[in-house]
Amino acid sequence: MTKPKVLISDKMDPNAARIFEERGCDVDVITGETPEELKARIGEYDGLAIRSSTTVTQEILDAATNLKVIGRAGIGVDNVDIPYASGKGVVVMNTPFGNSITTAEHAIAMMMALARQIPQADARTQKGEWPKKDFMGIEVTGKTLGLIGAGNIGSIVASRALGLKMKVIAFDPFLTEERAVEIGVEKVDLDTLLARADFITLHTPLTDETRNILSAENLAKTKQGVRIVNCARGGLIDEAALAEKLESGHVAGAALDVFQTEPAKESPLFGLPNFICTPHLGASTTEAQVNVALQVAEQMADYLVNGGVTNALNMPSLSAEEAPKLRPYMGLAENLGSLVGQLAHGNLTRISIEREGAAAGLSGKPIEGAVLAGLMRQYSDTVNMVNAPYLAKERGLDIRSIRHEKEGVYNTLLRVTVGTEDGDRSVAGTLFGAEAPRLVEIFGVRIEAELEGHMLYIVNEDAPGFIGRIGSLLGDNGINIGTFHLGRRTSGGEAVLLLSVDQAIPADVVKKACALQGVKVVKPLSF
Ligand SMILES: NC(=O)C1=CN([C@@H]2O[C@H](COP(=O)(O)OP(=O)(O)OC[C@H]3O[C@@H](n4cnc5c(N)ncnc54)[C@H](O)[C@@H]3O)[C@@H](O)[C@H]2O)C=CC1
Ligand SMILES: O=C(O)CCC(=O)C(=O)O
Repeated sequence: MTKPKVLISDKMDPNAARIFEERGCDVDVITGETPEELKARIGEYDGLAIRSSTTVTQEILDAATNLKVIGRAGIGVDNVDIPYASGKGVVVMNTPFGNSITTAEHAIAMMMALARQIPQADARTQKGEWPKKDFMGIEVTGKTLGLIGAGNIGSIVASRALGLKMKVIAFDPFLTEERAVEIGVEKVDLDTLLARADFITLHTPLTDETRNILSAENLAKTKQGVRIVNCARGGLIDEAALAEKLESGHVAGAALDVFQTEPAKESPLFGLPNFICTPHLGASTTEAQVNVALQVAEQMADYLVNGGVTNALNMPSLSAEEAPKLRPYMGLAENLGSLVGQLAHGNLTRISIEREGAAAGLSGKPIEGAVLAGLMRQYSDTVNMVNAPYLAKERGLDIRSIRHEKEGVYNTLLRVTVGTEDGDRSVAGTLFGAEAPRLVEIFGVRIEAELEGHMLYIVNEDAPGFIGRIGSLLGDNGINIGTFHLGRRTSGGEAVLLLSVDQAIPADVVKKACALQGVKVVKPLSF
């Protein structure tokens, strides 16, 4: 058998290459190439091991004709087009915990450096100025730290900050009261955090919900004299707005490890006296780099040599026998989880996953994993079908799997119900034939739709003329409708419209749809 061939395309601890070789792979380490060079080379490899410098685009994936697995030695996978990789059958893995302590420590180091202006004082002292009068710092003891995102890294930051005798508050829609108590933080909403925090640190993935979470509007809601640290992802803060707030003195200091565009060669923040930064060094310690290098090489070699799957973001762990029967249900389950995750807002406290008819005869765990992965992918890019149930339980979500062997209207059905602050919300789907998944119910309304690509969910008053109005709005904005699905609670009552469209719907079009007569809810969805 020919040996699988792996390319390590980013700077990685040498242990990775050693492990690949020991586990029966050929390995090349070629770093710093341009996208064109990588595109020309990638066709010969079965595995690609990366950190954050390589961006795996559709173009690279199209050229990667032999590629079977991409391994990210780290957490964030926003540099990999995962949906496209999934379409190409390429497994994407990450190492969800190997660098979390290190990154949390970097955030704490940045916070302390801000409090005492250490980089600025160091630079001037080394110039021979001895500027003792210019640097009056603040204590962190007794100050309030506001965490935006309290997952792995956020909760480690919390524990370190509590050790520094800070009061810690956190905004995270997936943080339960119980988990908040467990990690010693007070759960608050975003506006409360902005108003109360003396320091804000960010620890979320970059998603549609978190992009620009510190926008100009939200920065204006922060406390006078706040200090801000971002060691998560660049797009979380509006950098121009932050620069204005630093110049006006409203924000007393900011420390960034990550930038909207990396490598950051210029920025409105550069040169401001109360700004400090590092070049995406959050994960750069010997310990973390050994951890992630060993882990990624072990996981990738295991997959390439033995077919074992660990920490995959786009593939469930399945036995060879069950796999063909379960596969169509997995896609349906993940989409139903994703649908409730995208539509049911607020704090989710419980979820039930019901299998009815033929589905009751299948193993519940992979289906549960797929539903939870779909649900939690809205909140975390480290989630996969293996770790989703664990993460959900850790965050206090009450999970129930229920089997009903008796068939209902459909000979096979999956139903997902979440408990929210506004009551239970339920969606259900079936398989047409053996393979074709369909949504058949959404929040009590019967509807029949394929969940695929970009979609638009609308709840409106059931009255004549609405379909024409929404059709014209999308048409006028150059948005092509693929499929159109209607359902309603009662004639003249509430109607649901689910459209598939050929592109993501821009925010201004969503706003105009909200303003149409009779509209109650508009939500763009993606699957
Ligand atoms: N600077 C660096 O070198 C590194 C940066 N990172 C970044 O740190 C991020 C966090 O990592 P982990 O804590 O391990 O991930 P995690 O998945 O354990 O935690 C992320 C948390 O963000 C929360 N969240 C999601 N959407 C939110 C929203 N709209 N508002 C508030 N909270 C929200 C989630 O519920 C979750 O608790 C990663 O996604 C990665 O982008 C990670 C490692 C190194
Ligand atoms: O590999 C690195 O240096 C960056 C790590 C990172 O950003 C991540 O793990 O999300």
